[in-house]
Amino acid sequence: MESEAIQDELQSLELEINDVQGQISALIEHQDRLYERKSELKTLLKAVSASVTPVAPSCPDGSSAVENWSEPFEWDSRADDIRFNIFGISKYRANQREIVNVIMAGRDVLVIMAAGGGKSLCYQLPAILRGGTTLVVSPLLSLIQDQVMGLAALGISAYMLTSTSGKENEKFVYKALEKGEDDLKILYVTPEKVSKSKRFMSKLEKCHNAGRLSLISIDEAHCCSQWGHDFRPDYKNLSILKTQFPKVPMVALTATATQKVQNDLIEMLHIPKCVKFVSSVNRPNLFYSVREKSLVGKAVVDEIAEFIRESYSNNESGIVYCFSRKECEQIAGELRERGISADYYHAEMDVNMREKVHMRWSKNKLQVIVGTVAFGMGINKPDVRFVIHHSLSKSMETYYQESGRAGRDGLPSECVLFFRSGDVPRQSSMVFYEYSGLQNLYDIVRYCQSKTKCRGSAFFRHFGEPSQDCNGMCDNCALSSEVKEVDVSDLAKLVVSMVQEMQAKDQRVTMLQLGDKLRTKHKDLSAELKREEIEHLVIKLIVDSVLKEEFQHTPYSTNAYVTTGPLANQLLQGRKTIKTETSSRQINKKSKRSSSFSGLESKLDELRKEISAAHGSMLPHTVLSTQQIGLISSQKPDSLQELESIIGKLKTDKYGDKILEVMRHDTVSEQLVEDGTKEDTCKSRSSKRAKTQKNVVLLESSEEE
Ligand SMILES: Nc1ncnc2c1ncn2[C@@H]1O[C@H](COP(=O)(O)OP(=O)(O)OP(=O)(O)O)[C@@H](O)[C@H]1O
Ligand SMILES: [Mg+2]
Repeated sequence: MESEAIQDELQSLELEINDVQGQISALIEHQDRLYERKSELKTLLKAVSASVTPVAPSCPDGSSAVENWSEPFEWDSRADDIRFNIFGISKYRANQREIVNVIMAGRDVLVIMAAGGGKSLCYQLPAILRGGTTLVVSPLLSLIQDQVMGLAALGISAYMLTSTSGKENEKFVYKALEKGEDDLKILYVTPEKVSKSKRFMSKLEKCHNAGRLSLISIDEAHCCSQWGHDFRPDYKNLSILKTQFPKVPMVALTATATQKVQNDLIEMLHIPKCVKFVSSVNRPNLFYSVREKSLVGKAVVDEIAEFIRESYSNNESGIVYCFSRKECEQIAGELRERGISADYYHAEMDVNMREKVHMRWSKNKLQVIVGTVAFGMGINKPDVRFVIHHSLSKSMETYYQESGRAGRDGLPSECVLFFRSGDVPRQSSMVFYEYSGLQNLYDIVRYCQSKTKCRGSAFFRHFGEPSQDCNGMCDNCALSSEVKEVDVSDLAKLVVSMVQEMQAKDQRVTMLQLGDKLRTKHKDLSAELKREEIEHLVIKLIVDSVLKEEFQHTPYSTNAYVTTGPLANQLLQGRKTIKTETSSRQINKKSKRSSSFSGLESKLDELRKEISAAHGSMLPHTVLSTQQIGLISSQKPDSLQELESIIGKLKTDKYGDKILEVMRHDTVSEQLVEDGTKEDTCKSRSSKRAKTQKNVVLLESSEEE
């Protein structure tokens, strides 16, 4: 054999080996994903069969008992009284009553409940019911402040020990813990207090020894696990609480926890025998949609401003999430130029400034916060009506959390994501070094690119839950449109060949350059294909492993380049087809998915703002929740007694007179309007009559003539 022929064969073998290796790694990746899904499904199956067959745990005397936490308990009527007359909550939501019962029975509990599901009530109610002091560990100062303020407004003796609480406060709390003389129902601390302050732990021990430590609650418990998204090293040391106080019931609560995080939590907190309550991740009041994001920045802001003006003209609160600090500032400014009351929030701002913006928004004096992901865990506002993502999140999990800040009060709210393929490389160059970072990003890209799959089912799948119908609460299910699948394999081959050619010449290419080169080389295409269509295809090829992203650091940034992926040859050899979806969907810009205030509701909203302003630190929703406003205005109570049956005793005692005054005023003005209308109608009738008579007269006179 001649050397040239040998070289040729060698080269083609080399290529074939590369191809096979590519396929092997793609298959291995696929296999990993299948294994992961298999383990999720197995866990799911266990959970499903466990919920069908009641667990029979061992009792201390060795007998076994079926746990039914929904049955009547001796504390039921006292619990109902506190729920309604102190918290003003007319009925329990799913799992709340059962969780209260488990805690009252002295057992440990792990609660996984979606954002806004009502986790706080699950430990605050037993805290009052059990007597003694409840310790709550919470990760953020702002969360703690909100909770303490809210409880104080309900007349519950709640305190906090944090780096900012003053000496006097600390003295009071320590004395209350040690001597039990003063009333201290709920004490909030940050995890640092538990892990770093020996003084605090010794006082807590005294409280416990005197039999006054009644419950320990770990809020945002996912922070304990390094697999949880907000991992906090100090949370790791919380295991000391169960070791020191083994008989005190512990409740750990979080909004989202995968199976891995759940197991980790149980182990880290030393609560192996805990009763677990896992609620669905479903948020039935949230409407999810994805909109195509224009290449022109101003057009995107126009669309956002129009959306807010059209659907939320009553100053309803919202959040716009942006990718970068600079973008936040710019978009907040541009929204203001368009008449929207907006301000920005990001990590590089001065703490006081940030706090001020947050406070204005919490008090409904600012409609929209334009924030980076730094505007996160501390948000406790229940009446956020819309969350808009100006760029995509880095994973389904973060998107679920960020968008989930909408509608925590259970009322209809909207989550809109503006997607364009050009945003993907910006995110990928930030997440590529994280564990499964790219895989997680590509999952949310698939979510955005799909024009047919239910958005809700994407969340169920991600969190390993059986699928449920979203009841028309996403664009793909609700908005009728004609979606066509188009085979774009030929165009994809052109793209991949071009990448291959450049690679052969040792040239790197970004997605943007690739689009430009393709349009220059194939002039015939450039007339037909827009830049965003090519970008859409390139991203699809990346997500499908036909192309691949590679990263290179410069002193100022990390650049994402496009190279061939493991399935490139399959496509080039015609063993793989690529299809994209096109849709003729028209966004119904005027569609309104959340209710807005009626006349009376607006007046009650004004009233709660006035009371909140007069009390300084109290937030409007603590005075009256939006739900309570809705109930009052639909049931129109006209006595304190009737009002009490709607919002409970405490709020009626505090604000009842003012509420009834607003109601009376409203009835009077309604009456006036009605009378006015009647009068108008009469007037117009009589003037019509006069006109008619005039005509008649004229006619008559003409007849007479
Ligand atoms: N049973 C109920 N009926 C009506 N409203 C309720 C009920 N339980 C709680 N809420 C209200 O729902 C809102 C959210 O409750 P909460 O703050 O406890 O949610 P969460 O589960 O802790 O959410 P997150 O994960 O975001 O912290 C609050 O305004 C609360 O008053
Ligand atoms: Mg909470």
